[in-house]
Amino acid sequence: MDYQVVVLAAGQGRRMGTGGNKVLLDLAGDPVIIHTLRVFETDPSCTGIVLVIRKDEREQFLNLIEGYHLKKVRKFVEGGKERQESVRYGLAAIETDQKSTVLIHDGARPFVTRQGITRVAEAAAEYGAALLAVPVKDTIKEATHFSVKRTLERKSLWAAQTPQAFRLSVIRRAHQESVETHFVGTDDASLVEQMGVPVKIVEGSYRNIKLTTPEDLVIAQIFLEREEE
Ligand SMILES: Nc1ccn([C@@H]2O[C@H](COP(=O)(O)OP(=O)(O)OP(=O)(O)O)[C@@H](O)[C@H]2O)c(=O)n1
Ligand SMILES: C[C@](O)(CO)[C@H](O)COP(=O)(O)O
Repeated sequence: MDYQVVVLAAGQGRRMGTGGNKVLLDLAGDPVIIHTLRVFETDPSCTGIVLVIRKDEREQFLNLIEGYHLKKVRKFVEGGKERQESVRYGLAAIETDQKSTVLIHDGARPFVTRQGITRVAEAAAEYGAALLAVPVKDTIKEATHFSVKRTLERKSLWAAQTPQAFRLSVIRRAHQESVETHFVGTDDASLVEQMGVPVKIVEGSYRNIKLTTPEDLVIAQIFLEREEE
């Protein structure tokens, strides 16, 4: 199942607390974003990568992509203030037909696997919309002002990951409608859900973590050390 992918790398990395873009941090000798891009670069089903970056980091990313000889990074697109905007700008740069499959992936998730990518791409081709997710391990509470309002039934809860995969026409319409309705979601599947379009869950891996806070970098280092053993 061929696909194109929008890889998101235009964040500020505030929760990481290093004062810069966390996808440019070194991880076992290579920047986080290179670990992520390599998975798509080496996947024969990936026909092109749109990389969404910050304007002030364009030179840095251009040099990185050239230096690591990543040939599938076809376009560099300037991101927006929010993740959702960055996705919309990335989607606008996709030039395949409306029936094609497009994946949207956080550049801060370097441990995505080809198996997960293939499965979520196939699910999107069949159903129109799909995402990788893992069953929640903790009990989740809903609270306001630190007072518990309710405990959510854990057996029906999934932690959403990326890639999230869509028929291009579906996700483009979802983003267009979110602009018209001013709906802001924390992932792309939620925009499609807003349209009442069913979204399929594909069970992913707990290793597909999003590097968000400093602890995640420690975990990432351990993952890579174990791969070398
Ligand atoms: N305006 C934005 C915000 C986020 N992202 C990207 O979306 C992914 C997930 O976002 P997140 O983990 O929130 O990254 P940051 O926004 O950088 O982190 P923070 O919220 O801590 O600043 C990251 O790869 C990030 O680079 C993006 O392309 N454009
Ligand atoms: C898209 C996502 O990775 C799914 O879990 C997550 O919602 C991104 O959240 P962030 O705050 O933009 O990192």
